[in-house]
Amino acid sequence: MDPRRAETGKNSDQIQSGHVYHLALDIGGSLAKLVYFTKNDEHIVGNEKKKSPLKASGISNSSRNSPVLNGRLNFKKFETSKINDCLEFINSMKLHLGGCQQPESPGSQTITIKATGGGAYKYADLFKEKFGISLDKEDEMDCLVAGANFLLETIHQEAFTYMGNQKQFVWIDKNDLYPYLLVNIGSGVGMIKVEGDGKFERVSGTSIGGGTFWGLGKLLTKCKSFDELLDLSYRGNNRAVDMLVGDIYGGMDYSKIGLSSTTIASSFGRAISENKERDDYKPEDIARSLLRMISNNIGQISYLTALRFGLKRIFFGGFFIRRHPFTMDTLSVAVNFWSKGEAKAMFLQHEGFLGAVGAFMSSDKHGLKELLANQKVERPPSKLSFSLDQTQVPQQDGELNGDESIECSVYGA
Ligand SMILES: Nc1ncnc2c1ncn2[C@@H]1O[C@H](COP(=O)(O)OP(=O)(O)OP(=O)(O)O)[C@@H](O)[C@H]1O
Ligand SMILES: CC(C)(CO)[C@@H](O)C(=O)NCCC(=O)O
Repeated sequence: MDPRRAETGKNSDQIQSGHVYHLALDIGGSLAKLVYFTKNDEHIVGNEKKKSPLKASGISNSSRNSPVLNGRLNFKKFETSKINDCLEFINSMKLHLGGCQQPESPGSQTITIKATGGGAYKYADLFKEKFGISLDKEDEMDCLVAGANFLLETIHQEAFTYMGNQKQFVWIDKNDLYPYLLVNIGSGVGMIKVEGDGKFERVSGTSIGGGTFWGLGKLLTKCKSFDELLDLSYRGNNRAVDMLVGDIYGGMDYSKIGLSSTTIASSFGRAISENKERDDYKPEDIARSLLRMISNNIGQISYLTALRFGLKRIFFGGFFIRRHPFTMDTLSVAVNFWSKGEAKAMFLQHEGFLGAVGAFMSSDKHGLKELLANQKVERPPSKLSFSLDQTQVPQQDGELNGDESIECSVYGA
C-alpha cells in the first residue's frame, strides 16, 4: 500500500496534511513521544496572506525580523507497548505527510521521519512495513542535550525549582548556562555533563529509574496504569512501610551524625519487623514509599555525580517526574541535603520531551526550508530559528500530559 494513500479515520482533530510540518519521534523503553509543528493559516510573510495578527513571541519584533512562519509546536505521547496506537495517530493525522502540498504520486520519494531513542531501531521495520515510513535515526544523547539546550535557551519560563510546595521559575542567562548536569529519568536514568551545544559526556547512569517505579509498583499494588500508581502515591504515607531512624532509636534523633528521628533509615524496612503480609499494607503507602525510595536514590546519585565534576546545577528531565510535587520535592531535598545547599535541583516544563524536541530540531535543515520554498516565500531564509511563545507555556503545576501545544514562530535570517 502506498503509505500516503492510507485510509484516515474521521478525527475531530484532523488537520490537513498541508498544515503539518516537521514531525519527530523519540521512542523510549516506556513511552513514545511525538513533537510536530502545525502551521497557522495565513501567516506567511512574503505571501500576500497576512490576515492574523502576530501573536506574542517572547522576542520583540524590533529586535529581529518578522517571522516567516507562525504555528504551533504540538506534543503527544503514547505507551511504547502500544506503538500501534502511535502509528495509527500519525496515519490518521497524516503527520508523516508533513509539507506535502500536492496529492502524492505512487513511486515518489520515501517519507522519512526523524526519530531517536531505542525504538528508532527496534521499530524501524514496523514503521516501514505498516506505512512505508523510514526512520531517520538520531542519537539519543545528542537529542536529549540539543532539546534541553534549546528549551532552556529559548523558553523564558522553562526551568524552575520546586521545594516545600514552592515552585519558582528560574531565569536562565544564556551566557551562563553551562556547565550543568542533565539527569534524564526515563525507564532508566542517564546523567550527562553538558558544557555547550553538542559538547557533552554521559558520565553516569542507573537502572533504578522510572521503569523500576512503574514495574515494582505494578507488582506490589496491582494497579493497572502509571497514573493510578501516581494517584495512589499522592494519598499514601510512607511511614507505614519505611523504617525510620526513630523506629531504631526509640523515637529519638541520632543527632551526632545529623539524622532526625523522622529520617528514613531503611526504605521498606518496617515490613520486616511486622508480622504482616503484603495485603495488610495499603497500596497507597507502598506507592508512596516506592516513589520516595527511587527519587531519593536518584537525587543522591545525581548529587554525587555533580560533585565529581564540580557542577552546581542539576536539571532533571524525563517522564518519571510528571511534575509530581512529591517527586520534585524529594529530588530537591536530596540534592540540597547532600550538597549542604551548594547544588541546586531544577526541573523543566517539557521534562519528557527533551529527546523529541532535539530530534525535531535536528531536522530543521530539511523540513521547514523546503516548506518555505514550496510556499513561495519571496526570499527563502538561509538560516531558521524558532521562538516559542512564552505566554502559551502551561503555567499550572499540572503535568504535561501529552496533548499540549505551544505557539511558535519561525524566523529566518
Ligand atoms: N502514562 C505513562 N505510562 C507509563 N509510564 C509513564 C507514564 N507517564 C510517566 N511514566 C513514567 O515515565 C517513564 C518513562 O519516561 P521517558 O518517556 O522519559 O523515558 P523512556 O524514553 O521511555 O525511557 P528510556 O529513555 O530509558 O528508553 C516510565 O518508566 C514511567 O516511570
Ligand atoms: C539505556 C537507556 C540509555 C535507553 O534510553 C536508558 O534507559 C538508560 O540510561 N538506562 C540506565 C543504564 C545505566 O547507565 O545503568
